[in-house]
Amino acid sequence: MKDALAGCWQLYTIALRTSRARMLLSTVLVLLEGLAWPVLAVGLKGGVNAAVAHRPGSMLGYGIAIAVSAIGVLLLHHFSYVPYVETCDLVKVDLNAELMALANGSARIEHHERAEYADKIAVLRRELSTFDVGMTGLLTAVSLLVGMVLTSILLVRVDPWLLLLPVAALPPVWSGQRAQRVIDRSRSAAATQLRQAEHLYNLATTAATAKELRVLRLQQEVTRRQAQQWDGASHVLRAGQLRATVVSALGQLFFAVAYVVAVLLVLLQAVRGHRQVGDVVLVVTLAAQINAQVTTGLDLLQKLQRVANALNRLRWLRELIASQQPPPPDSPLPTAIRDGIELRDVAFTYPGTDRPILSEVNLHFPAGSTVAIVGENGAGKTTLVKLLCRFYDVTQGTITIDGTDITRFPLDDWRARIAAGFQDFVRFELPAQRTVGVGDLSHLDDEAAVLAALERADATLVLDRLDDGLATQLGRSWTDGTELSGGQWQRLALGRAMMRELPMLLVLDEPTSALDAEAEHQLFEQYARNARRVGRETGAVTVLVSHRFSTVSMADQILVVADGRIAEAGSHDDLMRASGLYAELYALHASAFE
Ligand SMILES: Nc1ncnc2c1ncn2[C@@H]1O[C@H](COP(=O)(O)OP(=O)(O)OP(=O)(O)O)[C@@H](O)[C@H]1O
Repeated sequence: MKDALAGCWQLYTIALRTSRARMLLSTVLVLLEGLAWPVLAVGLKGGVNAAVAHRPGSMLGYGIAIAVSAIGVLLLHHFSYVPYVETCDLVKVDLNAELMALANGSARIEHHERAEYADKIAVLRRELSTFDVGMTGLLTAVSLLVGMVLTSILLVRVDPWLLLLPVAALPPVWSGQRAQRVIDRSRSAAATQLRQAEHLYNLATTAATAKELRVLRLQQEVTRRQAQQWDGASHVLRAGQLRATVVSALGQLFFAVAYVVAVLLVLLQAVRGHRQVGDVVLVVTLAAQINAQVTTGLDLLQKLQRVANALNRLRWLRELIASQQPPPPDSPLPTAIRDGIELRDVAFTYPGTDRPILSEVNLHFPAGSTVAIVGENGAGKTTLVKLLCRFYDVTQGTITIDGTDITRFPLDDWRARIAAGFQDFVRFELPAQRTVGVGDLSHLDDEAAVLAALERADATLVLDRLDDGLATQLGRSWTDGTELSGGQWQRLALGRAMMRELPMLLVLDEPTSALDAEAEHQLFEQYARNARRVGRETGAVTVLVSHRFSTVSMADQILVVADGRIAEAGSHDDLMRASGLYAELYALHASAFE
């Protein structure tokens, strides 16, 4: 109840902030709506008594009151609806914008990689899309409250015992709340399965997955599993709904008994001549109204509880994002790296897990050098890159630039000096100019800058295939959009990574997996030249993650990561002479291509 009321108030203030005039107009109209029903009941009582006493003059006055209040009962709801529907839309836009801002509000990516967050976001996205239900509930609550107060006053005036009637409405309220908690628990319990069902549904209905699904003949399996997850989730939701219905029906049964007793009481008094006929009409009308009020109230509480839960989730998200804010920086980022980047006794465990992914990492990347990282799948290569980009901070040890801990630099400044190409790059379906240009927003529409970046990424060839050059809309889903091959998309993504001309850290995390070995080799030679040029100006360190040893061997320093540790580090020649793991892997790789 406290939650529902707090949520109610929070929602009202959000709505007022969003559109004060519309919200105030709606509030006035629903207050009048709340008055209309009790006034109608009083009018009916007066009218019936006047009719029984043959007082035509009074009857006319009561008739007018009955007509006006009946019109109010029927129409005010609709009139109040118009401004608050508009407000609902505005509030929804605002809350969705906040959700998007929060999802991107942290410079870290931890929240994107946590199941708890993913579940909460999935529920929130659904709930926010039905937020107008809560807004409707909010205004109905105002009208209901006014109606209930007036109804209680009128009942007390007939017989104080009748005040027990609204009191009898409390058990249904309590049971309604319990029912909502049951539903909410089942919603949380089904969230993971629903998300999986949604994921499988997307797999089965999007173009990107069509080829692989067909070749692997997975269509039926995906459909079967989607149905299985969906059934599982629906079963949990249905069971919750059933339990909730039983709980709330028990409460309503209690009220139904009280209603019958109240009507019988007044009827008995009227039969004995202690009450007028009008009193019976008044009580029957008001009792029916209480019944409607209780039913609406129950429904309302569930809606408001739902709003409160959604707002609680939003608050949880706000707090999570706030907790991820990096410590305030206290040192400006140098304009260039002079000595190098050093990792000292670095260890890292992903938040929410207890298995260390990296331990005892001690490395020095000299300014201007190129570093290649190799190792088996899951060895920890990408994790090392994530730490260098500060998507996460180390659990132990330090990463320093020229001796200063990177956590002391403003995170945004550090990110602005990183040029990165990732394996799971984004296919921005925009005109080609912008697909590349978003790599540096200040040069989004700068054609010369985009062409230079494509040149650095050895990606100008892609433009030859585009009918309108940089103006070509990319992506099949757009009218006249041109679809690219995986390698072409990847080359444009590399061009995007090259938009920043003077990075201090150039990260290439398997960004060339869609290119053939020779193309990757050429590309890396080009990078190495570019890196040396940039390195002379900014001391930039280039970090390359690759499984291709022909590419890796060109790096100044090669790191072999195994079981979360640096098993070997050195130049190609050093490592070959050492005849260790690298030499073994290199020989294996070479023989595979003979
Ligand atoms: N967000 C995460 N939360 C928990 N564990 C994670 C997370 N991301 C990665 N891991 C785990 O960390 C380990 C190292 O993953 P990482 O992506 O660094 O490997 P990798 O060497 O880059 O592998 P690959 O060559 O396959 O890309 C893996 O065991 C992986 O399961």
